[in-house]
Amino acid sequence: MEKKLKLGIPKGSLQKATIELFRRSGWKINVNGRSYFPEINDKDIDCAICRAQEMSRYVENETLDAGLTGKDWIAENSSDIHVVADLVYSKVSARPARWVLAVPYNSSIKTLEDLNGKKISTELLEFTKRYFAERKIDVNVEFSWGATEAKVVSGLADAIVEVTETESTIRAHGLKIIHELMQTNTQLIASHKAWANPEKREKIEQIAMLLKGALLGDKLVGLKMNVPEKQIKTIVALLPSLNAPTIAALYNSDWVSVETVVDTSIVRELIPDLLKNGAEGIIEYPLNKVV
Ligand SMILES: Nc1ncnc2c1ncn2[C@@H]1O[C@H](COP(=O)(O)OP(=O)(O)OP(=O)(O)O)[C@@H](O)[C@H]1O
Ligand SMILES: O=P(O)(O)OC[C@H]1O[C@H](OP(=O)(O)OP(=O)(O)O)[C@H](O)[C@@H]1O
Ligand SMILES: [Mg+2]
Repeated sequence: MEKKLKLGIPKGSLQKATIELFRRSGWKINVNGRSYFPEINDKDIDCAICRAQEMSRYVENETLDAGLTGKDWIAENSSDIHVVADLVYSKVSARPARWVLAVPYNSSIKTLEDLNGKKISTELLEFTKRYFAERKIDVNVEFSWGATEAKVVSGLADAIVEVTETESTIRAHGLKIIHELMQTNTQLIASHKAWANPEKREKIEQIAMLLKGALLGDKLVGLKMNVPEKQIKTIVALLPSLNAPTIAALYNSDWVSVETVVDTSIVRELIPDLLKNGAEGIIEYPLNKVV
């Protein structure tokens, strides 16, 4: 490539999961010491670590060509960027996170309308202001630098708008969720200029394809088994019909080998059913990528 792709890696909650996803996709990102410019084993990419909150602004103003950040912060900044791919992973899971409105368990606030004249504390200031203004609810939205759950416990605010993934922080503070404002997930974004540059776009598309492949590889497993020929119809009917399974003859035998890819979540129900219906020698194996 004539010019390297300037790629932003999010600092904070998404950093570890992002570097791990790149590793599984075939790129090693080496964060050494306090440097915000980690090494990457790709001569066409220059990496920079940048706060998730600020990423979309740096991509919009072309300081970075592309970057990974949450949909939430792109909305907060109202950034004019190109969304290349939704990559659904959070800090500890492969699920989206949610921005929710939470109040103390015994609060009299039950609906959004009950917030008229009340005070909300949040890090997602502009989005929250817009959200309530659109619904014509008159609230006082105050910026929080973090540890937001504590503010409603200590009476500094009547409610909070906060991000949650596992709900453990909300629960730990004796709060309850009364409304969900938005679901958010990580996105790969690019500046319009980088996206219009064929070389850069090709590199960004390569990154998107492999990151998506690695995420999908996490959700799926390979299954292989031997099946008596007379049972093959029953066994195939049990397999989810995402992809047609591969059926291969076994040498000198009236058994066949069946191979397929299935969702990890159904395996524990599926394997006993396959055994009951005559399958033998079932092996399950992980998949690095599914492209
Ligand atoms: N469990 C989670 N907790 C917080 N943010 C999460 C979580 N999972 C995913 N995210 C996403 O990570 C981004 C927030 O990361 P960011 O670095 O801006 O803040 P942070 O991790 O809260 O930083 P800090 O540790 O300084 O509070 C958002 O896009 C958010 O949606
Ligand atoms: O639903 P959970 O899985 O508990 O995760 C959500 C919590 O994690 C984040 O806090 P962070 O560690 O960023 O601290 P902060 O409040 O100081 O930003 C977020 O602000 C919530 O407090
Ligand atoms: Mg935080």
